[in-house]
Amino acid sequence: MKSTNITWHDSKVTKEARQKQKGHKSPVIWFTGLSGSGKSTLSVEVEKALYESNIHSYRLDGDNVRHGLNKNLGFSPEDRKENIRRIGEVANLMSDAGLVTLTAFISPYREDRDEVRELMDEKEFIEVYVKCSLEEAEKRDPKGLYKKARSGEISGFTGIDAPYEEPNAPELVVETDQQTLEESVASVINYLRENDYIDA
Ligand SMILES: Nc1ncnc2c1ncn2[C@@H]1O[C@H](COP(=O)(O)OS(=O)(=O)O)[C@@H](OP(=O)(O)O)[C@H]1O
Ligand SMILES: Nc1ncnc2c1ncn2[C@@H]1O[C@H](COP(=O)(O)OP(=O)(O)O)[C@@H](O)[C@H]1O
Repeated sequence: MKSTNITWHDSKVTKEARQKQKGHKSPVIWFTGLSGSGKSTLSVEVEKALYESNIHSYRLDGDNVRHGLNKNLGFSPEDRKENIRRIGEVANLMSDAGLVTLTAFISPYREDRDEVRELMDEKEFIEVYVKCSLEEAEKRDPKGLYKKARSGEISGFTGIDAPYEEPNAPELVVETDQQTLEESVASVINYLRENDYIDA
């Protein structure tokens, strides 16, 4: 921590008051999984479904955030750690502001994800493991990146020559190589309903 002589100022409007005003809770839904597992596709559809139910939500996506806030970061383990730390802080602010916040980052290291969990209020961090075999993700290869990684054009690619650490106890697992997109979306929305984050 480099900053010193700083003081926290409380707001008169609490997170609970914001949630009450909006009529729903404001968890962070943290999608994690391999490139090509379906994080972006799924989070876009969940965001749309929430919007159509008048639930205020916002999505933070790896590729998008790396165009702006995190454009000075690459894919070394240190940079990925800093990427996830910043996103965790931003997601926590959005959650505090009363938004259902969806994040779609590979977030390959368990320790980095757990640090974000620690930032949040209990029950406000929903880790969703977007589970998909490497074989299927590589077959999909939506951006042609696995091909580049296999040919050596990209190094340090998750799943090929960089690690992905599966969550030990995620709140939810969606198996996108076993389910349709519609089924995966429904399982996220049902989780939110069954656990009283949004109205049934
Ligand atoms: N070396 C390497 N490894 C993994 N991914 C790579 C790499 N280089 C570029 N890309 C592209 O960057 C997207 C992943 O960014 P993230 O911010 O989600 O990564 S991380 O959480 O910091 O690991 C990832 O997006 P998704 O495919 O949507 O996961 C890729 O498009
Ligand atoms: N159940 C599913 N959930 C999400 N995506 C799926 C599913 N089944 C197939 N797909 C396809 O898999 C690909 C996932 O790509 P993308 O969402 O960019 O992954 P990621 O963001 O994890 O890199 C898309 O082409 C999507 O249509």
